[in-house]
Amino acid sequence: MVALDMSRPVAAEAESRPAIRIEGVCKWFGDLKVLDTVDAEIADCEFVSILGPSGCGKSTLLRLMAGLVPYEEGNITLLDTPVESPSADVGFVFQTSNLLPWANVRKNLLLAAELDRKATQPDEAAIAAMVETLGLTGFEDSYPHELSGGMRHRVAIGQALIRSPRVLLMDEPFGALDALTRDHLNVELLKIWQKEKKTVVLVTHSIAESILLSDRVLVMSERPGRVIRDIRIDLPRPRHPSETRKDPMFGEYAAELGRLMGVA
Ligand SMILES: Nc1ncnc2c1ncn2[C@@H]1O[C@H](COP(=O)(O)OP(=O)(O)OP(=O)(O)O)[C@@H](O)[C@H]1O
Repeated sequence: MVALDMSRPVAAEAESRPAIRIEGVCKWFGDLKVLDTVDAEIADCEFVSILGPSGCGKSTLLRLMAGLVPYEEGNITLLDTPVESPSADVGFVFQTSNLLPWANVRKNLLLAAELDRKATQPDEAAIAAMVETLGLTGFEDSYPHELSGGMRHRVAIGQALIRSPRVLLMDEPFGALDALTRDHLNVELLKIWQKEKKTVVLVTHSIAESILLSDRVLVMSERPGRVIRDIRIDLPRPRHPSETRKDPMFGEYAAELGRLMGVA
């Protein structure tokens, strides 16, 4: 039996300056209270997943961090600046990839960059480098309907990364994919994270995915959502699905998270 340090308090002090600080955030949609006094800190370059029951407010919390949705109470700061509107420092990856069907991979990446008028626009070399990072070399001229589901998701991640955001917020980006493709994209995502040194916050329903990818997993309660546990994942890196799942600690984390989620 491996002894896990599960006693970490919520919003424990991060090792370095937090990239994102969430303090006492409450959110209502009309009369529906969705978030209740959410506290969390996410350090620079940390990979944090958010797990919680369906409808507990995970996506809402992510949208709040991105400045896409206003909140009524509390404070969210991103790189020490209060979040009031969308910022060029944040890239957002949605549940479904919204690629432009009439544009090839290169053009989809370019157009995503152009949405941010303040940023330096990428040249051909920068686009080629991003295509390589995404593992899509040879598919620059392909249109979305010519790509697999996993490839489309990779382009969507590239659209978020091309503007060089400091923080990448991902809302269940791989939920609709089969298990093998998901494993593959998890590995690609870890490579990108290690290469690009971003802060990543991932909303997921998958306990295994959260353990495989994260430095920490924040577990939310039923709606109105609060962060009820903050679990540090002390598995060695680099991680790979088939190897990391064999680690006895992986099973320990999965059991603890399953218990918290009411599925074990
Ligand atoms: N724009 C909105 N207007 C009104 N209610 C909303 C809006 N967005 C979300 N909600 C409600 O807020 C609650 C939380 O939704 P949210 O999508 O954040 O949950 P979630 O934890 O991400 O859910 P799931 O895991 O099922 O994706 C739900 O009850 C949802 O109906």
